[in-house]
Amino acid sequence: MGDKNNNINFIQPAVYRILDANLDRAREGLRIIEEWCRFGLNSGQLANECKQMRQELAGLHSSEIRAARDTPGDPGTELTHPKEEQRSGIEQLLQANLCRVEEALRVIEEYGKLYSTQMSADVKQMRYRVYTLESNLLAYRRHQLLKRSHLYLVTSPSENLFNVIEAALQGGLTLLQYRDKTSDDSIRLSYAHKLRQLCHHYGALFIINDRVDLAVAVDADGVHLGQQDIPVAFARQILGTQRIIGKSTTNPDEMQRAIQEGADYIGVGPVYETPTKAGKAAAGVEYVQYAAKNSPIPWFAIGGIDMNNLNDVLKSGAERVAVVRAIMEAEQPTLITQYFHSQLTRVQTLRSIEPQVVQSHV
Ligand SMILES: Cc1ncc(COP(=O)(O)OP(=O)(O)O)c(N)n1
Ligand SMILES: Cc1ncsc1CCOP(=O)(O)O
Ligand SMILES: [Mg+2]
Repeated sequence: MGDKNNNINFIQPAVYRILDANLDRAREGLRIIEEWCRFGLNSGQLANECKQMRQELAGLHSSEIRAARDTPGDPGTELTHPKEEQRSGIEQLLQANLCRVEEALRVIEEYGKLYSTQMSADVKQMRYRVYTLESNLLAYRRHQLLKRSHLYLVTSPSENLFNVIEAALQGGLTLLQYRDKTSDDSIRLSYAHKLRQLCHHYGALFIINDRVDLAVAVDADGVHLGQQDIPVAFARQILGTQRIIGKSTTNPDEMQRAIQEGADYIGVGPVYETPTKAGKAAAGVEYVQYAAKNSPIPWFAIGGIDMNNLNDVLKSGAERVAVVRAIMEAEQPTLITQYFHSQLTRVQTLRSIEPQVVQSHV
């Protein structure tokens, strides 16, 4: 029973109805999120956290609160917003349900003060747990998507920047790095902002080259750092564990250091000399072979890779590649992206069947 004396005839039934509706709303929203954690992300830990909160809410949903339910007399059952009917993707669906849960908990917290101060305090704590769940969910999704990404497009300045990138995204690209060494920051900021939106619309990750500040400013999924950029540990302090940090490496020592520093992935190259990074010596396919044997984290062969030499890079043990010109300068970026994907999928399939004969069969 509630511990507050209110106008029993009028206020109490209304408060009970509000608590009833919002307890249901929060539990339903959590259930929707839980299903994705369980079946979409295969994360028992995240699914359990949702389940735990649902059960705690069920414990608060007392019979006197339930008894106040009056669905036929609720004018709100007919009210929907057109946006509730559309979800452009899983991202939006999860976001909408997280908001729904957070709002419902806030309502319970406030109206709960008129019913039970303990209930209100418990639900307040739960609201913070949902915020944590939200960031863990996002981080988990980012890292899963990184692991699933085998083609990485690094941009170069282009009059057709957005069209080319959209075409690549339509070809199935899931990882993009915005690399622009010459523009003013105002341009970089505005392009980065648009590119993040475009990538997220297609469910792809968006990484920024060199600049941790820009990554924070546009809420990018991460940053790519070179040997001359700030150390991974500093970037981590700013970006936290939720965001992805990549590091360029050209030799085994740099690779080991990047791994120790806590990079989420590494660039391995330049495999071949390339005008995109003029003057930088090639590390060669030997370094790709070394990475194939020694890198415990995702790594992308980069530098001079195109459709003609892709097979050699794959034969050297690569399963992930990063390219600039091969797609940025392609006449048909969608087709080239699809071609890269088909080859990368082919080697993954072969290696999953017979890992030990990897290099001779590609
Ligand atoms: C995936 C990937 N690998 C390597 C690089 C090169 O980074 P860096 O050495 O910092 O050189 P710039 O790209 O900044 O010129 C990269 N960008 N991406
Ligand atoms: C950014 C970078 N880092 C190492 S090689 C490289 C450029 C790769 O460009 P391309 O794919 O056009 O050779
Ligand atoms: Mg750099």
